[in-house]
Amino acid sequence: MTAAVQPAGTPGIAAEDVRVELGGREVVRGVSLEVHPGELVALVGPNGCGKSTLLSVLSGTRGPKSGRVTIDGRDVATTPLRELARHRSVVTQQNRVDTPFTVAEVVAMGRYPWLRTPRAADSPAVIADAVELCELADIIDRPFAQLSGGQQARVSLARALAQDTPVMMLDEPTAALDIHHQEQVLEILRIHRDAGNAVLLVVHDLTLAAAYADRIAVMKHGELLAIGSTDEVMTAELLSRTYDHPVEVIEHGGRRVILPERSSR
Ligand SMILES: Nc1ncnc2c1ncn2[C@@H]1O[C@H](COP(=O)(O)OP(=O)(O)OP(=O)(O)O)[C@@H](O)[C@H]1O
Repeated sequence: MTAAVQPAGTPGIAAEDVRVELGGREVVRGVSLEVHPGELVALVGPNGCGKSTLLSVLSGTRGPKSGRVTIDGRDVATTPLRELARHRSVVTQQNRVDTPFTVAEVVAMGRYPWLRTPRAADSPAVIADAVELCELADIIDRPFAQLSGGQQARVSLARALAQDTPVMMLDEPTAALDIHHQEQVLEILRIHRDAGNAVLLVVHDLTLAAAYADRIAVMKHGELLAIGSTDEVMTAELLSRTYDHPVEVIEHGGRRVILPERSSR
């Protein structure tokens, strides 16, 4: 087995024993994890296991019942929101709701945390890079609300890239995307990772996670069951136990492909 490399230094994201209670029920139960600069971590697990809730706490959107979260060394509980927004960007499913703005305006919103700072001067170049990476030139003047779900997802990613933060968190950024755009988004995240940023994404497609993530965190019933490299975590035994469904893991062209077992009818 190959152990995932653990870079030294201040983690991009660090969670210590995070617990979250919703509706009188503990839905995140003592999760500790770190995502380091230059690392892409995929968070996987069954529906309702607490992935989005955990992400909302890591991003500072929601406070935990107990535990501590730091972003780039800053405690999210005490860091003002605008400063936090200079250290982490977030792509949630809610980024895709109706807004009266055009694509260009939505992408430019990523620059708000940098207004009236020296880095405001970088905005045109940073926005241009994000638009090019996400292939938005053809739709740049269209109203955001009139785009398809897949197009909106790419615009939301471009907005987060324009924010130009060392930490990025994404909740199912590939959910509405076709195969080409799924690969495109993961390729963009890989480039972002290679530039030294910490990336955490929630994803349901286990084969996609295995192909792109440096490490994979597996949640079930609010707990972190495992965190490690693809070799360590993407095993038939662990995944079958996690999803309460028999899963087959096969090697294909040097990659790991995860398939649910099906009855042959
Ligand atoms: N506002 C809320 N009040 C009470 N319970 C909630 C609330 N929001 C979420 N939950 C519950 O918390 C648990 C975790 O939900 P969460 O959305 O974090 O799961 P998830 O792993 O992201 O699921 P999915 O893969 O379906 O998106 C679920 O049981 C859900 O029903």
